[in-house]
Amino acid sequence: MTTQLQTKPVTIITGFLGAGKTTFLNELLMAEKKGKYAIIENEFGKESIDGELVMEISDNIFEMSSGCLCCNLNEDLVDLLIDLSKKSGNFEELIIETTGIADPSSVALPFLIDPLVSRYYQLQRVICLVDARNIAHELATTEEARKQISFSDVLLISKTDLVTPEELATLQTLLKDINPFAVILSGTKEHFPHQEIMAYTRNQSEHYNGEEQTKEKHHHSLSSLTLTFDEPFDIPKLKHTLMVFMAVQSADIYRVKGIVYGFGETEKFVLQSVAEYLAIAPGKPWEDGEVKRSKIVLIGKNLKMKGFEQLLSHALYAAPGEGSESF
Ligand SMILES: Nc1nc2c(ncn2[C@@H]2O[C@H](COP(=O)(O)OP(=O)(O)OP(=O)(O)O)[C@@H](O)[C@H]2O)c(=O)[nH]1
Repeated sequence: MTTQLQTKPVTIITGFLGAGKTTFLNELLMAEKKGKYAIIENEFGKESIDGELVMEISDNIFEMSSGCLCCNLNEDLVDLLIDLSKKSGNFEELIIETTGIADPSSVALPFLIDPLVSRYYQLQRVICLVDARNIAHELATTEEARKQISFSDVLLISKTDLVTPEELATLQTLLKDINPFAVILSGTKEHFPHQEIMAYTRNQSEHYNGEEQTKEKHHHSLSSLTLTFDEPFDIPKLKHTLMVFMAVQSADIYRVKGIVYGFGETEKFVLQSVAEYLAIAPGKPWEDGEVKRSKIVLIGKNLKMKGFEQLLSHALYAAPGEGSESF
């Protein structure tokens, strides 16, 4: 008899320097039963006393210093994940807290492309802590904060005690424009909505905050394009089109996410990009009477709406004999 290997759910916590990542994590650990989570913390700039890259600071809590998980420590992260999988009976879920300047897509990548890692783990959610008081300045002056917001599934606005309700509402609109697929929640260190956050799973979610129309939004050099299509896509063709595109232009794309209506399919397809990697997987079935429509959001630099509309239109389903092009 073969035993089915259970993958461990993984949560990545990101957010700019000082946004409240550790505070959120500590609150979560206090609210949950001891031993539920294994934790990997990446502290940038903190020297490890004995030069070790990975230190187990207490049971199942690991600290990786002397670098950043999204760059030079990425291979060490994979080694640690494999080591941890051997102790998989000791914990139920894994949480990774990144540094404040990390690109979370690089931290997420091993979970999606490394066959050994994805055998043991499944990336469930990426949470971004957003500092209510400082984020406007960080967005204006850094690239990292935007990448973190663009890539995350849940945006948790922290430090709401330090802003007015009007400032909070303005920030919520700004975040919705940057990443319309993210769930936006808010709280303070005393009241973070832990349960709601930890119940969210990125591959099942169809949450969409933006407008229904094809739209283009700009925030400095970053733009977010929302494209909607009523006609069904040819799923293999869409995958191919986007994969070729990502291979060429992934440096300017922070995130692609979509709910796709595929020709002849009874399920919605969920589209996710991570760095230059792209996944399209079936999600929940279309409900009876639900309007079948695709929504694809692209977030990145120098994106041109017209170009994307044309590019994606080529992947719409065409009946045999229809829409064939001659070169
Ligand atoms: N007023 C207020 N302060 C908060 C809140 N959440 C966190 N803080 C404070 O913000 C500071 C930074 O919090 P951390 O949890 O260390 O932030 P971090 O994102 O882990 O920081 P780095 O790891 O350095 O990037 C600490 O002094 C916290 O007490 C909040 O909701 N309200």
